[in-house]
Amino acid sequence: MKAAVIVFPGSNCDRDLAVALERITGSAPRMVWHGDAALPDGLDLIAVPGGFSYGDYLRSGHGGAVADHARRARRSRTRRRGAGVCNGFQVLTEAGLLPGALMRNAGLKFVCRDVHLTVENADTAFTSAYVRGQAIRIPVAHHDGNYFADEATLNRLEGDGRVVFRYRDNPNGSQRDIAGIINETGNVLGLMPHPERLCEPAQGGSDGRGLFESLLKSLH
Ligand SMILES: NC(=O)CC[C@H](N)C(=O)O
Repeated sequence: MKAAVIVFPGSNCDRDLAVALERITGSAPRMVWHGDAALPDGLDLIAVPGGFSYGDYLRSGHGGAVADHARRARRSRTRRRGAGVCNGFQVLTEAGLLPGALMRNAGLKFVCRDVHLTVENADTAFTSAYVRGQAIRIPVAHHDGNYFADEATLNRLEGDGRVVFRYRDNPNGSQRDIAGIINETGNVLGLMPHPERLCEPAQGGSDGRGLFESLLKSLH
């Protein structure tokens, strides 16, 4: 798999994402500084890591969303896949690649702990290694993870099977317990929890592996 991880000033999960991608898919991703002239050709995946792009000033993810590569990815009409984790999800919503917004956590506190999720749709490029209804444990670490969208958007997401992961123990007040969604064409995923942080026993669990295994499967 040919993947690129886009790095912004303030990204702090870029290396974790790269290590997970390399160990699970067998190929090291290209680390692409957001301002570099061009994205490599023939990418299968553009991954947007967690962190505090541009210090989370203005709104979380906004700085990353207006940076060069997000704009270029938005214009691109290729079938390549995009995945944003945590701040990456915030960047994708701010860039208009995914609907809704990530607001301040309902408890107004940074939440850093493992949460339990249900895999709501296992028929996507990002989840086929899981089973529908499967319970998985994945860590969260954010202060702006409270997913918000208007009722019509939420109903559309639910109706189209685009709510891919749902919290069993909602840590942030997200509407309808939404933890992860895909876009209309199913090639862009955003999720708040960090699957790259729980991919092997040394990290305390491996429930995050399925996401990377699914991506690899989706390319064959
Ligand atoms: N771990 C992260 O990506 C943090 C996300 C984001 N900057 C927040 O705190 O909401």
